[in-house]
Amino acid sequence: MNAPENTSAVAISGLVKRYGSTTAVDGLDLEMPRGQVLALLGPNGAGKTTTVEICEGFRRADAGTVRVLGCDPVGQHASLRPRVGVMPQGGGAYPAVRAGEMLRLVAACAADPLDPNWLLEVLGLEPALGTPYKRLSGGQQQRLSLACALVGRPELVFLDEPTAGLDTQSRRLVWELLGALRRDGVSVLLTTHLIDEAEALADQVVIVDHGKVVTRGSPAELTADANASQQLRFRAQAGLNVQLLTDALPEGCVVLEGDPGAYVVRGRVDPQVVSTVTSWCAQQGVLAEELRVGRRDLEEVFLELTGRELRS
Ligand SMILES: Nc1ncnc2c1ncn2[C@@H]1O[C@H](COP(=O)(O)OP(=O)(O)OP(=O)(O)O)[C@@H](O)[C@H]1O
Repeated sequence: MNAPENTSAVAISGLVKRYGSTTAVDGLDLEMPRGQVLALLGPNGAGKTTTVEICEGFRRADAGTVRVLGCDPVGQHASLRPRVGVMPQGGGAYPAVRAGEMLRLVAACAADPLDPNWLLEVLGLEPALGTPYKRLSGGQQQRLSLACALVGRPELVFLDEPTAGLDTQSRRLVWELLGALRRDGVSVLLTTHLIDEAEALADQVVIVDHGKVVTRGSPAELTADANASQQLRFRAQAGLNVQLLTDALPEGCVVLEGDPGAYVVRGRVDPQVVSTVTSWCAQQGVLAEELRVGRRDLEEVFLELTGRELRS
């Protein structure tokens, strides 16, 4: 029996999953309204895939409740299957099946499928129609897997790192397709450790680390900062004395060196701050390059909250 239409696309409460002594998901709560794109953003090992696999009904939770379109993903798996599209990490298919055949096969199982030819065209897979799965490039396999997840016209799609390993052009194709899905009201839960992907696609970003939600909000909400809505970034020789530079700046400004030679000034950045930074660097005989004043990005939000880099 289907749950009422007004239920959330995904509702997770107190989710816990352990693998032996490893707690992969540690009391995670999440609410995803229908028609939204939600990105689970976190570094490797944060618990994203485990969370998604539990939502897909492929794994059982140790504790907590999960509802997908109002249904229990394990107990009501059969009724959810036609309503939910799944793109697992790494994909997979019978090695000899041809790309076009595979998509048509999956489409034939759906009551009201999308046109497979349209999907193949949109995802740039037409040249690979007759190619056996095992001979497709990694990027083609990835896009075919996405096409298979979408061809049944699902209400909700789970995409585990949908653009991992794709080149820039293919990534753009996937982003455009996901944008079209959103406009059509399809709910999308995706995992990623790519900041720009979360920023470009998601209505709501949930940052996870060590199996817990660290923070959540729209990309704009997460990157807004009541005290300092702007930051100054610049590059210069590595190892500058950031404490000395901080001392030269107005109170409330602090200078950090992230990657060697990549500096960020946090605080209220005004023209005086920019001028002080460049002249202080000049006094050290150092050229400050690539100066950029802008909002902080999600990577910095993550770094602030966890002390860790997102990319690993
Ligand atoms: N089948 C398994 N058996 C044992 N440990 C596992 C298993 N699957 C995941 N883990 C561990 O659980 C933790 C969370 O893994 P998970 O794959 O859910 O994270 P993730 O955020 O999806 O990472 P990635 O971005 O690398 O896919 C990690 O420490 C991982 O090593």
